[in-house]
Amino acid sequence: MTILDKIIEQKAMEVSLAKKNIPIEMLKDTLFFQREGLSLKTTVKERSGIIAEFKRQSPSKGIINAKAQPLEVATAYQTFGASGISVLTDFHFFGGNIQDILSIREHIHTPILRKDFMIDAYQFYEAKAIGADVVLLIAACLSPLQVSEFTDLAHQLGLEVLLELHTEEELNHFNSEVDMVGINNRNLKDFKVDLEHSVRLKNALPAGTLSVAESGIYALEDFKYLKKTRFDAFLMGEFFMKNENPARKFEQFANEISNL
Ligand SMILES: O=C(O)c1ccccc1NCC(=O)[C@H](O)[C@H](O)COP(=O)(O)O
Repeated sequence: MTILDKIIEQKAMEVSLAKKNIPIEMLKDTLFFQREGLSLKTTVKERSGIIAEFKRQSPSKGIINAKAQPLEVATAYQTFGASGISVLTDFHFFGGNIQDILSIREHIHTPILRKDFMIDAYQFYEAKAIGADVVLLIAACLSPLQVSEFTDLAHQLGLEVLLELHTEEELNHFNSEVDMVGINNRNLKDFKVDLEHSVRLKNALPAGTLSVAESGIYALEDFKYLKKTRFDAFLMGEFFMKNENPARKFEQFANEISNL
């Protein structure tokens, strides 16, 4: 069983419990009061292109930063030009929580990506109800039909969709309705990270697709290299979060790239 299989098994249990605690009809009743979604598609073009992540721990690295506070970090990400703020809401493997989004949403006017393992329609209503603007669909956990159906549902709810691919075979999960395609440099089965991976697969995407290089961007040189290969956006977590002060680290990095 791979780590991804374990994550999905755990997630299925959590979703079925969440449905009992807060029935979907109750979630739907709150949607009327939610703000209109913010567009990551727009902000990746207007700002740095960085989708900066709040990430406490991960299966590949263990604890990354147990002390950081979501609001302090998200505020710095926003102030210094992040195009989007990714928040891991998975508890079991990443130490996140939907509370992390609830605690920032009133203060943040930058698109918020709910980073989780989306396998059930219930999670899309939940994402909207907690104030997310974008959801991640991971091809490795879904069929092409599920990607298409979940994309429709997300759009009906005013959420944008970032589809994550890792292999060439997963290109059959692409459909022109998704808003952006992320290529994960990290193999979710064995955790190997290789930036060349995203560069190779990007060339196979249809022209005009908004592309996001994901994971393993650990240095200014990595960022410059991926920017040169014309990625529109860059999903970065550990590089900021492993610092004792992720807010300050992001500010420094934003200054460095502003001179490029
Ligand atoms: O990060 C992991 O170890 C991981 C393991 C299994 C599934 C997903 C995983 N990460 C989720 C992510 O997509 C990353 O947090 C994101 O791309 C940022 O990556 P990084 O900059 O390398 O922290």
